[in-house]
Amino acid sequence: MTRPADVEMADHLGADAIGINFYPPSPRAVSIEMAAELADLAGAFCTRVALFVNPDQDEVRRVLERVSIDVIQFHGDESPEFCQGFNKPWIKALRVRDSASLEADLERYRDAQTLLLDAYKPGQPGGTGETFNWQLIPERWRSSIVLAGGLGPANVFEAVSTLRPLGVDVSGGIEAAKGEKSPDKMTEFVRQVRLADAQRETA
Ligand SMILES: O=C(O)c1ccccc1N[C@@H]1O[C@H](COP(=O)(O)O)[C@@H](O)[C@H]1O
Repeated sequence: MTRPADVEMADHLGADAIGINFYPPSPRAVSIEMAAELADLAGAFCTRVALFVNPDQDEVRRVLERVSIDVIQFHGDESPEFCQGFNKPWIKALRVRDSASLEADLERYRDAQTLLLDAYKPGQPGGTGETFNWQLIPERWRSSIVLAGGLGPANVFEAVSTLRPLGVDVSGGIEAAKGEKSPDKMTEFVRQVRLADAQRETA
């Protein structure tokens, strides 16, 4: 999220979480002042996630001092020990290349509160807008991961119906322009997730 109106919309739609991006090269990165404003707008039941890519410790601490953050999402090559060092719940994003490296990463980061699986694209740590082969996700992990990577209103129903993940994370797929969410796409995304969930409950 980069704009107050987008946070209000996400909250209104019942999103479980909003992401605030602290990776400067991203078109979605925000200043610390804007981050504080966005975090304060999220409702009581909306988790505020701070996204970093290979930050140094001071950078993370500066953000945590000034912005109301509930969970940290590490989207780079941070070690489990580094992720553990902030006295906050953390999500580790794993970029899926193949079964062997995914299995190794799932084991390596098993102390994360949540693991998020995203597409692998060389040179781009995330926000690629690309999907990956969901069949690579081991069955036993499917219900406990957050699925990301190229999700949008057109494929999230299939993703939720097929994998039954703990959650889904979307960035580019609900944008009108880089960094600006589309209210219509957000609404349709949430509707599709709810449809898939309703189907699960009646199955
Ligand atoms: O969104 C970004 O610009 C970004 C930059 C660097 C790391 C992660 C980033 N976003 C996260 O990437 C995934 C997938 O995004 P998309 O839906 O494929 O656009 C998601 O977790 C974003 O929060």
